[in-house]
Amino acid sequence: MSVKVRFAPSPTGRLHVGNVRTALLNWLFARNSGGTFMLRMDDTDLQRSTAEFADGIRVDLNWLGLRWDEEKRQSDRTDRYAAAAEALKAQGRLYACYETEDELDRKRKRQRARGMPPIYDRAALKITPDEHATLAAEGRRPHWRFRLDNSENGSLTPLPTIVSWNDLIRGDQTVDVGSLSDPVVIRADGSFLYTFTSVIDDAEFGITHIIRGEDHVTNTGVQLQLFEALGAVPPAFGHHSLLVGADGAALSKRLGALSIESLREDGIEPMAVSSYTALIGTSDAIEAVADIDDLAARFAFSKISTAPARFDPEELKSLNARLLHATPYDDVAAHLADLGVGGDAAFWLAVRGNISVLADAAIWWRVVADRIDPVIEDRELTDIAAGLLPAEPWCDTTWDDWIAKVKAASGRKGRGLFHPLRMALTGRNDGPELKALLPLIGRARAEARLRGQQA
Ligand SMILES: Nc1ncnc2c1ncn2[C@@H]1O[C@H](COP(=O)(O)OP(=O)(O)OP(=O)(O)O)[C@@H](O)[C@H]1O
Repeated sequence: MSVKVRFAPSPTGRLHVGNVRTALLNWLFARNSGGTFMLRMDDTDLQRSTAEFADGIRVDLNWLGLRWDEEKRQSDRTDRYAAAAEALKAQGRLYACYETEDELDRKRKRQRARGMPPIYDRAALKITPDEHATLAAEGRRPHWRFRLDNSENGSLTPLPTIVSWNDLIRGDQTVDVGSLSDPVVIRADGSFLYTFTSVIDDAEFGITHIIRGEDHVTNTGVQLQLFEALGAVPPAFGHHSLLVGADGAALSKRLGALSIESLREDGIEPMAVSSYTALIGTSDAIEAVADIDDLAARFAFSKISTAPARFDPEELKSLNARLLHATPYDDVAAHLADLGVGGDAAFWLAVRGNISVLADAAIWWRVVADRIDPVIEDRELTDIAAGLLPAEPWCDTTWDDWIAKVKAASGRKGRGLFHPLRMALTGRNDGPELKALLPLIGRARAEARLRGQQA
């Protein structure tokens, strides 16, 4: 059976690094096993879902190079959910309830006061057909709960009932569905809830592996019972730990966590985001990987840790810099042109080790190709250096020959030699090797700068 996975975000905000970790683990696993990757927009929450956020999710996944083989939208599938609901109603697994939020709140408070767990008491199962008819005649609209299989011989009292599965990441897992309320799966306004729609989709789309955050572990206990009630074979499950922020709280769209959009605007490269989110929280070291297939080749469930992984923006920035330092010219040529950088491969090789984001290359392009204000710290030295500049064309030995002559003529050495030359030639305290910059600056401009002229 070939692998089919899905990434199922709710289009209620922009993707953050935590969401991307989930998307990527699914994508890498599919890639690694020759499987299919589905994008599923979980847009049943009509109040919070928007087409703009769905577009934003597609833009972010595309930017990361995570193409999907199929896309589905839950809002297109209400007929399927309604049909599944009818089948479960016929089996007595969905039942109508009429309590208001306030009533449910009061019930829970009473249970807590008596030292009991706040589990729904299934009072609605005691409503007689006549009472149902009266409620319907009054125009009361029910919400519907899924009756968990956790009691014996028709009794309404839940008993400890262990649902278990062998998690691809966490190993043997158990959820006691005897300690849970029967979940509401259809709201009074007729809209369907995630626990329910997700199972119907996973069953009908033939999802073979569900890889998602551990925020869904308890859901899995309930969902395994839903698969069974629907007569579907459940997929395998793998729950990874959540990415947490500096405060230790899980990143979430609701909390406006660091978005992929903002990282892109800050100049972080897609492969830096992918390397970071694929390798964080695994037994592999976090390193800059340039090719996504290389990340796919490294994927293994056994490497994914169960401990929460802390997102560190500084580590991502440093990974981004390391990625750029090793990037060949051909991979950035088009982007450099977009940034107005006219430099060729020699320029790129000269500056790439000194940039943190690609846009920094434009700073060095201005230094070699535009006017700057030179800073003269040691006029005697820079005048000597200007006078000794050899005629062009320059070759590989020009720099060493020139420096040897300047050193001998000026008596300067070390920092006393190089720092004033750097300040005059670039106007900056530090930067790429002067040896590589000088030929890019060219003789005329170098001489003018060494003489303190704006050039
Ligand atoms: N902090 C996180 N770390 C890793 N995965 C996460 C994190 N938060 C959510 N996910 C995963 O992202 C997927 C999409 O989830 P969802 O769209 O509900 O995101 P969310 O950030 O939790 O949003 P919301 O705050 O709107 O609930 C799920 O599989 C979920 O497990």
